[in-house]
Amino acid sequence: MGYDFLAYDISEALGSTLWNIKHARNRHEAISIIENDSGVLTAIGILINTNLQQLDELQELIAMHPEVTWLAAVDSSSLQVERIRRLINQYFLFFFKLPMDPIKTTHLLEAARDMALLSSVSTNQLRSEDMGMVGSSTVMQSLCRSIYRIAQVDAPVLITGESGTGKELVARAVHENSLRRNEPFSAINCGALPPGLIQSELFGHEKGAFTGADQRKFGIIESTGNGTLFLDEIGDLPLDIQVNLLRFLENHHIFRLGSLKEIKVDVRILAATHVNLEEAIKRGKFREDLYHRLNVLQLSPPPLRERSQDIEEIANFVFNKFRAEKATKVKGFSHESLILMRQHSWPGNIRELINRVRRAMVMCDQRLIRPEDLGLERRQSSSRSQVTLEQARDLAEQNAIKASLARNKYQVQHAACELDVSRATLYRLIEKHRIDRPLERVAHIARGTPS
Ligand SMILES: Nc1ncnc2c1ncn2[C@@H]1O[C@H](COP(=O)(O)OP(=O)(O)OP(=O)(O)O)[C@@H](O)[C@H]1O
Repeated sequence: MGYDFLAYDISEALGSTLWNIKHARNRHEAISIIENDSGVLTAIGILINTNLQQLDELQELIAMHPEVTWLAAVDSSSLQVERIRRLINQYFLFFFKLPMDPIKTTHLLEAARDMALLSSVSTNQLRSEDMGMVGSSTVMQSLCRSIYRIAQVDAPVLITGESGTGKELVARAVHENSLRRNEPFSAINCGALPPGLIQSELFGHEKGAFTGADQRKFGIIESTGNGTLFLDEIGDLPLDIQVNLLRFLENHHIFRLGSLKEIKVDVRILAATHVNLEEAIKRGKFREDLYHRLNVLQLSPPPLRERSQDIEEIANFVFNKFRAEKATKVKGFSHESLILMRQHSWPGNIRELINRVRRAMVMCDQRLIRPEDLGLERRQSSSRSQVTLEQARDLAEQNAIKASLARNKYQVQHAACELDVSRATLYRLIEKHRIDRPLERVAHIARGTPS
């Protein structure tokens, strides 16, 4: 699934791999391979002693085939050439310096192939409910598109986000939309396991491997078989287990504790964390090589406060779900509750919303749920000190945008100019603050077309 262009044999560098490597000695051969072999997703352009004409030809070839993900291989002297540096910046996903390091090259090639697969997947018809998730905000739609694309490939995924934002739900959605959907989905919380047991829980053990191991045990990696394994709170994994996990991700086999027998396993790993792994690397708590191996693809469910448009939809979803489980005379939320829910900062995200709605349905003795049933207090006008600086900034931002839009007759471009922000930023802020617009504008913005 790759070929090199101009004078360098990459098969030697890659050794015995599963890559189907084709060589093109010139532009003509390169075009013929790309156009006649529909499997070409990744190509390596070799840039050594490349003359201007060859660079022009390469640039033209790349421009003609945007479906191919391009990598560059360069020697140090070529990297000094301004034109080559510009070409790499503009057209190549990344580059490696010659001579190629086989392990690094294989990782980069895998990542490039996955990127090419992702961009070839059509996601036009996707809806969040197809993913088992509620929320129709722009950020949720974009998250669902990413989930769908990422589900089509096999690389590890790192899911980051605050607690309660739905990281496990995202992992399940990746599994359910993948070819592995009929295989097991397993989840394990690395932070909840006693350190002495993690090795055996993940990799299994043989009878007699340690005191108390009176029979063989399959670890969760092995028992997940060809399915998907979700490693929650990966940042809590002890360093020695991180080494074993990295080894598994590199060569797809494991050893049960107390055995030297290699067991081949084809499980896809999804990992989640709410801690900053880059910080953990700096503190020596997380291995950098494992981080790069896991971080090939990323998904980040946003905090609820950044998609306040979804709050009412999720609250109603939760309300209807509980109502179906238990009869209640409560009919829904009061207008004031909805307003306060939108203003609340939701530090516990969707989990907090679910708990507050559940509690309110038990506590409420009226037809409609009031703010006090949800444990959300009305803000007294006298208690100004209760408004946080962030809320005050938000309000000022919202008022400035509303005023500018009104002054500019909802011409987003003009308002953006007046407010000295880009149009994309203004669209994001309009979305964030749920600023009402005339109906035709709403449709316009939802399509993301310029005003
Ligand atoms: N978009 C959504 N629509 C409906 N329910 C959701 C959505 N996202 C999350 N939830 C629900 O919110 C709760 C918390 O989600 P989840 O456990 O996936 O969060 P998390 O980010 O993994 O949390 P933690 O970091 O604490 O493990 C679950 O009950 C989940 O079903």
